[in-house]
Amino acid sequence: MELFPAVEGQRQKSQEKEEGKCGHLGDNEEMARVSTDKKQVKKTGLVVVKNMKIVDLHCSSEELHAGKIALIKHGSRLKNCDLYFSRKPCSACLKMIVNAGVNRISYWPADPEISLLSETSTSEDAKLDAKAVERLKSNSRAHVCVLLQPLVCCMMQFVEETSYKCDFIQKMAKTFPDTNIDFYSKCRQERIKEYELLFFVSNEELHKQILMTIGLENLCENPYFSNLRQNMKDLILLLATVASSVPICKHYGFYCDKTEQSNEIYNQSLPQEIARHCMVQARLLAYRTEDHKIGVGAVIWAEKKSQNCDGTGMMYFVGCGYNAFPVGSEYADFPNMDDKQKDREIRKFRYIVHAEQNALTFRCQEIKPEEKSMIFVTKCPCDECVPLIKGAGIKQIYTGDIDVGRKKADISYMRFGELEGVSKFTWQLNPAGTCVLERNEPESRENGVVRPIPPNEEMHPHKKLCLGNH
Ligand SMILES: Nc1ccn([C@@H]2O[C@H](COP(=O)(O)OP(=O)(O)OP(=O)(O)O)[C@@H](O)[C@H]2O)c(=O)n1
Repeated sequence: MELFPAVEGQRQKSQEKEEGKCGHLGDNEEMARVSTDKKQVKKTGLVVVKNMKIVDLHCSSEELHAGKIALIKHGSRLKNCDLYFSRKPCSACLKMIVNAGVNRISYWPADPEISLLSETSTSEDAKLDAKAVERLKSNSRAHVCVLLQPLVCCMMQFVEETSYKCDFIQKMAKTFPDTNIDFYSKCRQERIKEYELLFFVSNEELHKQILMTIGLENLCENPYFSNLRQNMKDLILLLATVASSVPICKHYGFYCDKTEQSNEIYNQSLPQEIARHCMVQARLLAYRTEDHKIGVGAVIWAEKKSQNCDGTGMMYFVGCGYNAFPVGSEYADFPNMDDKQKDREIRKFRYIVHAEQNALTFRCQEIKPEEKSMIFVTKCPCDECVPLIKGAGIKQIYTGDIDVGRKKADISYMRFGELEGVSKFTWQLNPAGTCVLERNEPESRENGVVRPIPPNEEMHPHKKLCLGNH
């Protein structure tokens, strides 16, 4: 998966394509993409995992591939790590990460980092690189593989239901009770198109050729080939579905409430697209929950004062977590009932560790007081977590506010509203109005670096919304 939306150009291209071709690019379209893509750096995302814990998220920059960035950042600490790439890494990356002693390298079986979907003049080099990768692979201790399994039964249905019912969609439905715009479905169609363009090779022959060249000839025969493509499509659909739970809508986003503070705080806020992207990461994590009823995910990022070598711009990953019982506990070790259960002893709340608490506990970077650190959490922080977030020195919270003010016996959401000293950006209608939002999305930016333009009085804060235009 691309980790940051530096793919804006590609998305625009996908949006420009005609409606009604959802999910399936024709051959001409694919060839057009191939030729327009020829000069672009292939964006690649990378997840670094150690002892089953995510320790970093990287993506390629203009100058460096994701694998090289990981090497620069972690050096020999990559030893025994598992690496998950959104494209098969090139030989230059592979030789270094193999040399660092990584344990396993998994990759997405479409176009590799040195693109094979390019013109003949460069494809000779791409083929040579693919051969070198195979040679490195066969001579290395690391296990290099495609990790792509069929989704478990009913997973898609579950993800669809929970995405559709999630707080962000519910909040929009409450805001616009009289409209029959289905934000979720509209956004989902757009995300499917976008992700198929990014992650899929729609032309079967081209895909087969790529698989042959990158050493996956075993997967070129049916039924393996059709199974592989189906698994890829299912996963793309799943990702698009989760992403649609935080829809891209011009008039909706993560904003601070108090208008008197908004100029100052607004200047500090992330561009909406980046905030949404981080929230989708948190939404994905929520599916790992051990709570039978509700999954919550949290991701912490921070911003350095200067540019990173990473494609994430100034932002770097600090930690992530989801709600679960204490590490090492077995199924049914702890009670898991909710507050509807009369007997308080068998309620889950005293045992389950919250998403924010796990993100803070298992973070892999310190939270530095001089840097802007931010937490993205899919459910409003409860009274137990609010002081922890503040105490840890986190400067910004991005979340939903559907639970704010809820008071239950064993979990309450009263303190978030009163929290001071931490900027709160909740999922809501842009309080400043349409014009501001249009300016809030800069035309070009490099991952989190360019600031949105702050609102000012000259704009028309009460301009009527144009709901169809999102
Ligand atoms: N910021 C938060 C808020 C809650 N949780 C987790 O969310 C679950 C509790 O959710 P809540 O909706 O408050 O309680 P339920 O009883 O599950 O649901 P409800 O009362 O809404 O029916 C717990 O696992 C808790 O750890 C969390 O991880 N982080």
